[in-house]
Parts: sequence; C-alpha cells; structure tokens
Amino acid sequence: MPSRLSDAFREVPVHLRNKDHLDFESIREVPDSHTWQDVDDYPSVDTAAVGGVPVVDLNDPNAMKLVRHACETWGVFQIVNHGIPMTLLQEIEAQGRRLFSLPAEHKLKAARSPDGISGYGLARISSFFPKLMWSEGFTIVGSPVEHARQLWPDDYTQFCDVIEEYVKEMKGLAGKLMWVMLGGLGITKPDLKWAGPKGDFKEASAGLQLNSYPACPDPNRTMGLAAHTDSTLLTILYQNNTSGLQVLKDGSTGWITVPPLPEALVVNVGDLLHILSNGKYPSVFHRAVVHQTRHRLSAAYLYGPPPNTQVGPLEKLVDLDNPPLYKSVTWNEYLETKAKHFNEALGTLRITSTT
Ligand SMILES: C=C1C[C@]23C[C@@]1(O)CC[C@H]2[C@@]12CCC[C@@](C)(C(=O)O1)[C@H]2[C@@H]3C(=O)O
Ligand SMILES: O=C(O)CCC(=O)C(=O)O
Ligand SMILES: [Fe+2]
Repeated sequence: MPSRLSDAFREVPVHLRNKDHLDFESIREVPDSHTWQDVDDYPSVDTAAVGGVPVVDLNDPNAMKLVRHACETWGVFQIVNHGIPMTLLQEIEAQGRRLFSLPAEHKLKAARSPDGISGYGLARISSFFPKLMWSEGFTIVGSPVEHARQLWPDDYTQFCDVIEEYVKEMKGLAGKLMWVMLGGLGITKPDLKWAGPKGDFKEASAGLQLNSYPACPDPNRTMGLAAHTDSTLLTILYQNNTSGLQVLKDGSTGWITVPPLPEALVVNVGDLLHILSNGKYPSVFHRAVVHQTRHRLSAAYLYGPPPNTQVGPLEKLVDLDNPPLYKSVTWNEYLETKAKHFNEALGTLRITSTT
C-alpha cells in the first residue's frame, strides 16, 4: 500500500476538533474540511471480472479449504450459517441507529477522551490525514456502562444488554473461526498454547467499533473511513443493507466492493494473524466509502489475543525454507506501534533477511 495518504499530518489534536463534528443531517455540500483528493487512488474493479469476495457456508464440509483459499488470496470472506441470530444483528443495528441519531452535543457527552480508547468520536486514524472523514464512530473496549449512562441516564441498560449479548456471541464465533482459519494451515490446538487448555480462547481480548456513515451529497469527493488494515487477529463485520466496504485484493488493480448480503458477516484477516501465519494470510487493506442517499451502519468486532501474550510466526510454519518473517509482539505493543506508524506498523516488525 503506498504511504502517500498516510503521511502523518498532525495539526489540531483530534479531541479538540469538536468544531469538526459536522451536523451531517443538515449539510447540503461537502465542506473543504471533508474534501478528499485521492478517493480514486485506485480504480473501482468490476467484480464480474475478478469474481467477488468469497462467500463461505460454515456448514459446508469443505469450509476449511475454502476459508484457507480466501485467506491466502483475498484476506477477506463472507460467512453464512455462522450461528449469530438475525434478531441480534437487527438489535445491534437498531442500537447503533439510536446512538448516532442523538444530537451532536448529546453524543459528545460520551466523547472518547484524548488518551482513552472507548467512546464517541471521529475515526481515530483521522490524525494521519489532512482531511476529515464522513463518519462517526463509537468504540467499546470493556464495559460500555459509563458511556451509555452519559447518553441515556434513565435507560442505559437497553444499550448495554445488547452490546453484552453481541460481544458474547461474537467471541464464540471468533474462536471457532480461528480454528477454521488456522486449521487450513495444519495448525491444531496443541500448536497454540495461549488459546488455553480447551482451545476456547477464553483470555482473548476484543473491541467493538460501531461506525456510522451518513448519506452524503457528493460521495465521490469524500471518504467514509480511509484505507487501513486492522491490528487484530481477525475482524467480524456486520454491515447494514447499504454497500460501502471495499477491499484491495492482492494482485488486483483496484477497490472491490464487499456487497452486503442478508444474514452474512464479513471476516477479515488482521495484522496479528498476518504475523502468526508468517505472512501466509496477509491482512487486507480496506476502506469505507459513502452513499448519496443512504445512511450506512457497521459494527466491527475486533478480535485479538490476550493483551500481553507474545504473538510471532507459529513454529509449525517456520523452517529453513520458510524463515520467520516477523518479530514477536503483544497486542498491546502492536496497538501502540499502529497508533504511531499507522499503515507502516507491520513493516516495522519485518525481519530483513541477511543473505
Ligand atoms: C482494538 C482496537 C483496534 C482499533 C484500535 C482499538 O483499540 C479500538 C478501535 C479499532 C479501530 C477501528 C477502526 C479502524 C482502526 C484502525 C482504528 O483506528 O480504530 C481500528 C484499530 C486497529 O485495528 O488498529
Ligand atoms: O464500515 C466498514 O465497512 C469498515 C469498518 C472498519 O474497517 C473498521 O471499523 O475497522
Ligand atoms: Fe477496519
């Protein structure tokens, strides 16, 4: 990924940019603060030409093979028959809508603090770009109670109950997906000690990111969420019925849209799985573009290892012909590296061959 978009541009710290919380509902044209020059940095690719992002039925007896192929060639796939009730997906969407439709001053009561992780705010990667993004986000790491109380003092449990249930279900699904994805590389439970004695990833950590992309009068001149990889092992994304997620497939010439499919979830490979798999499953660059008339919502479940566990290339995937390509790192350390180096973070861990 070229770095020209990510040249660090640090002016007003993001937390001071309350003036930049646009009232998206009423605005009739894209202001200069949100006008992007590079939306068409790569062309959009007609999926008919390359085939679309793979869709895997988790009940398919060949699921492991299909997932392996998708991870190796795309870094992203959609899943159906994943076991998450449709009603829960509808509920998380409804809570997202409820949250983002609050007036701006009200949402700012739950603003992410300057050095905090959780809360409402602009995309945290905003500090790497000269222009702001056409989106708002709400990050939940740990309990959402304090922020929910600030938003709905008399009725915060509704939101918290849905989040709790969603995160619980996603954690179970993420653990299953880990074994399907790693199983494709011949990795089994004894190969991954930190998955715990039962291999249930009990100590795994995670975050939930609710994203809102309001309809935009001139969608081709702005950006919903700029191109990035996730720092995770894997991310499970629910998107409502409005398209916007695009991925860069290795070897293809441009952005490929991941169409919203009823009842499907999108799974993408993050940087830590890239490292763990010694580069066999590359993390995927993705971004979100916006729509002229439709409000788009997404919920990204960001799944990682226990925060202080060292993650490096799996021994089974390393030998004389396949030397380790990355240094080990903990998720906490990697998040710090990402916050500093953004899209160059993975490169800072690359082991350069001396031969
Ligand atoms: C667990 C996390 C991954 C994330 C940083 C965070 O602490 C919480 C938000 C996550 C998110 C979501 C949008 C894209 C992203 C790059 C960002 O800026 O915030 C990811 C972070 C990440 O994967 O590095
Ligand atoms: O909204 C989307 O489709 C993408 C969201 C995303 O990439 C993220 O939250 O990390
Ligand atoms: Fe992402």
